[in-house]
Amino acid sequence: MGTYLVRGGKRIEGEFAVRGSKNAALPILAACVLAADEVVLENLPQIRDVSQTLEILRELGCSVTLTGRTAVIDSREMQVTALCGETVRKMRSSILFLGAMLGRSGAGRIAYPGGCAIGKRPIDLHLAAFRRMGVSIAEENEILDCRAERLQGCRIDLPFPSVGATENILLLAVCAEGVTVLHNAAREPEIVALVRFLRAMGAEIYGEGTGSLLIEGVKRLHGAVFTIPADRIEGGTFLCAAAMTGGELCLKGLEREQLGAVSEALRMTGCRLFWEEGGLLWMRPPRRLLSDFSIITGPFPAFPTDMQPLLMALLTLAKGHCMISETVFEARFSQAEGLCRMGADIRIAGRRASVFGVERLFGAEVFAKDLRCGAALLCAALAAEGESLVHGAEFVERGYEKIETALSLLGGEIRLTEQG
Ligand SMILES: CC(=O)N[C@H]1[C@@H](OP(=O)(O)OP(=O)(O)OC[C@H]2O[C@@H](n3ccc(=O)[nH]c3=O)[C@H](O)[C@@H]2O)O[C@H](CO)[C@@H](O)[C@@H]1O
Ligand SMILES: C=C(OP(=O)(O)O)C(=O)O
Repeated sequence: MGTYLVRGGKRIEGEFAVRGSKNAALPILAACVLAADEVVLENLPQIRDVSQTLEILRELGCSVTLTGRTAVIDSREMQVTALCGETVRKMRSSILFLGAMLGRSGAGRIAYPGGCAIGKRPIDLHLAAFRRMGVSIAEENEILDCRAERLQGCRIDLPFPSVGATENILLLAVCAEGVTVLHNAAREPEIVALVRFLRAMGAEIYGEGTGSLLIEGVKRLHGAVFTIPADRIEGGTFLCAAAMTGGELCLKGLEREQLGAVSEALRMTGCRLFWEEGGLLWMRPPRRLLSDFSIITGPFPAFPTDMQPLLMALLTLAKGHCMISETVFEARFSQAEGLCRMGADIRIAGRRASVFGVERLFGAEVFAKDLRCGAALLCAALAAEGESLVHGAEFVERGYEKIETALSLLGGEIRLTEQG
């Protein structure tokens, strides 16, 4: 088990070029299965979830050549339409290969997806939409066996704007006969990225970034060259680390709209944010962070659930009280235990957490239980007095590229060890 050794008290400051987005890269990699020629993806983040997704593509028989951050993916020789091994069970986004396999060949067998333990995370919305589009689904021993004689475009109303269901529907609808109209679609920037990629491959899609998507099925999708956009959650994580340690940070690569609710929350804590031409964001924290507001997570453009653990870490040091309501996942406060071990005052009642700011945190031995929990504990450890051990680096590595190196370059004292 990998463990981060952190000596707190150093400012995180300087310039940071945000890497490619995990949640944009993963659906785009699944979509490569639909291309009739080679796809070139640039700016892929070097993270565990991307390596595992490339592994899935290889399992399917695609040719994958990775050089640094650029992957060349050729699915012309792909024959397999079954994914029942361990790799798919490790990641939530593996379920997107079901839509991709069905879109490509009208058949797909897949094990239930895994991913961070932050709630039940069913896939009922994905499957209900597939059925409406003509897919028959059988299930045995936790394996889904799906088939479609004919994929038919239709009207779909999602009861909740699920990111994954919207992506899966897109992957199927671009290959279906006729028009699909999706209401209450997710509006996240990662959906916009997927739509832009599919369009670069020849798909006909309208309305990305709004709650209604119109998709006209096409006969063939060709290859494309595409650059993965910057990761708004990685950017937000580094802003929190800097704000908590009193450092000024300049982020490169994000767009203002991607960070909307996160910038607002940081402003409420007293941080000053300035955008410059060319996607530069400057952040200057106050002497003492402030609280006394409430945050409710929700689908974009509301405050992103993936940033909630990070904001909670930041608020432990803010003067005042903040109520955080987590409306997206049922069990996403796992970071609170470790933060409290460091001296934070957090009280949880169901899906609400009250954070009462303290003057300082103290180094402690803590455990990352999931990806963002791990990142939140690292931020707290960087701001704490003394030394911390943060166990569970493998969770953090799912979604952050060499975070210890990036934070060290910005002034943090942090290294990764193998001690358990
Ligand atoms: C790889 C990826 O992009 N992951 C992101 C994606 O996850 P993911 O696509 O899993 O998130 P969803 O938007 O689908 O899930 C949101 C909520 O809807 C529920 N739900 C979802 C589908 C379904 O069929 N039935 C159902 O009940 C989930 O249990 C959850 O409570 O969006 C989440 C919400 O922004 C982010 O936290 C994840 O980082
Ligand atoms: C929950 C997350 O990821 P996943 O959906 O891949 O588990 C996340 O990125 O915070």
